[in-house]
Amino acid sequence: MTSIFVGEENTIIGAGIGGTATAHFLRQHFGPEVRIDVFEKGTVGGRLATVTVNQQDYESGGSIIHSLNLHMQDFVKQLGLKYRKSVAGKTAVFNGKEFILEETDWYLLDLFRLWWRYGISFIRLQMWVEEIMEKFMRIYKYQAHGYAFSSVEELLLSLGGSGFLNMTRRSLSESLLELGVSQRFIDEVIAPIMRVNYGQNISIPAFVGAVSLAGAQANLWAVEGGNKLVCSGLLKLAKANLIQAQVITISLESAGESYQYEVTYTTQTEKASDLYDIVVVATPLQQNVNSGISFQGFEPQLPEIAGSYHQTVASIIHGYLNCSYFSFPDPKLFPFASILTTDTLGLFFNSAASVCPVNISAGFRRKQPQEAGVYKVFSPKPLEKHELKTLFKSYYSVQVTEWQAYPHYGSAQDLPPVVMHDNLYHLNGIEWAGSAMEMSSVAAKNIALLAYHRWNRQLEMIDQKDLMHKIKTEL
Ligand SMILES: Cc1cc2nc3c(=O)[nH]c(=O)nc-3n(C[C@H](O)[C@H](O)[C@H](O)COP(=O)(O)OP(=O)(O)OC[C@H]3O[C@@H](n4cnc5c(N)ncnc54)[C@H](O)[C@@H]3O)c2cc1C
Ligand SMILES: CC(C)=CCC/C(C)=C/CC/C(C)=C/CSC[C@H](N)C(=O)O
Repeated sequence: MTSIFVGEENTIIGAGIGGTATAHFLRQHFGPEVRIDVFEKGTVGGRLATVTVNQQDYESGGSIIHSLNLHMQDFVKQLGLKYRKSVAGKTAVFNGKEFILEETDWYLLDLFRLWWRYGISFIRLQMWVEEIMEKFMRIYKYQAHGYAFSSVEELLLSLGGSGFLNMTRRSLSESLLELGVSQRFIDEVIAPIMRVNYGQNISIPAFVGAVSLAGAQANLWAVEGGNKLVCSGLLKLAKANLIQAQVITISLESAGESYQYEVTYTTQTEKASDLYDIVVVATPLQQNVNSGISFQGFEPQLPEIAGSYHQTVASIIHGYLNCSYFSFPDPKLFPFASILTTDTLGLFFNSAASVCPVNISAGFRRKQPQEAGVYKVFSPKPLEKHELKTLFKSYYSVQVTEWQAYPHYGSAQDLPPVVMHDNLYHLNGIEWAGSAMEMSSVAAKNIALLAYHRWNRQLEMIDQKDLMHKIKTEL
């Protein structure tokens, strides 16, 4: 059979996990003949990146993956990469003066302490997250059956009904209080988790709150060698052309009844442009992220994308932790690998954790605080010298990455559109429901399916209702 797609040209702007996964899924759906160009102005991987300390690499951006993140799991398998399990380490919560919660070596003792301090809040929370994860997992079935959604709202509705959609509109604290979780538990456990994962507080929407809580469960992993290997691997697997250039304009070029998108870009040496049938923008378009892309020739003009991204600074520090600051004068007795913090006025860091390199050899062990180790500190602003001196007795190196990390979440925000124009799509709207590697991967698969069905006028595969039932009755 002759492919009807010969001559069709797709382009993706951004080679993070979202863009490279889109290239992979477009190739799966549109077949071997189409041309797929991926533009990247920085480095492949985007917010998946590493920094080198003492000849070892450490994740400075997206680092952990949930065991039920099936797209990420599938990429790793297809690319022949290896899993790297998190190395266990104890966590404590610091309120600026003292530790208010300390993990011990004894699981039963920890359970008892939780129950003593917070009643059954932690069981309620566990059940809530499990239920949300179970519903979220429906996406894999829908996508395996080829169904696509024209908006993030439609996708969420199909997974968890209006309950899911409402979770993007009301705050986490409100939802948890309604569930019967105590205010004390919210302040002392939930808030620290939101601070380490999204650098924000408990007024973030409940849906992203649940994603963040899933990211605090025990069953987490990463990619041996660095998570960004998935991005370079997917580009190769997709046989996509990587163009190292910054896209500056996307304009609509009409020719009679039909039209294409003209993408203009600058490389280090030249300015050039190319025409495409389908364009996927796989980078945030909010003003403070500075993609540098302008849209021209659209009538009416494309609406401005609202909102802004939240700055999180990741400092990778090689040095000696100042255990005295945490009231442990003898570092040999300091048992914690991760320090989370409560939402306390004036506290200058969100979290500090001893980190493992992306290549863990068989005999790897975490450094004890009396030895020089590598730590990751998340903070809202770059750490001042006196702040570094507070957290570390001394240090050899500090590497700072200032991320426009994830959406700055408010609770009454509309989710940005997926379809910007007939064959022009935007991937990163999904981050406003929740920002994680798997969320970008789910959005990538959805856009590949959506683009395919819209191109082929298979509208019955888009925004179908009652999919659980439909799938059960499909052969
Ligand atoms: C510090 C930090 C920690 C995180 N931790 C986790 C975690 O543990 N687990 C998890 O699941 N998620 C985590 N995340 C979130 C996760 O990293 C992101 O959700 C995900 O990587 C987003 O991928 P993306 O491809 O959608 O966007 P990006 O990775 O931002 O990719 C967009 C790409 O587009 C390129 N680009 C932009 N404009 C242009 C242009 N005009 N022309 C050409 N190229 C352009 C950019 O250079 C970039 O490479 C973390 C994020 C940060 C910042
Ligand atoms: C998408 C679903 C259902 C689950 C994803 C859960 C997950 C892995 C969430 C992580 C979210 C996130 C932005 C974490 C940032 S910090 C990560 C880590 N603590 C670090 O120190 O780097």
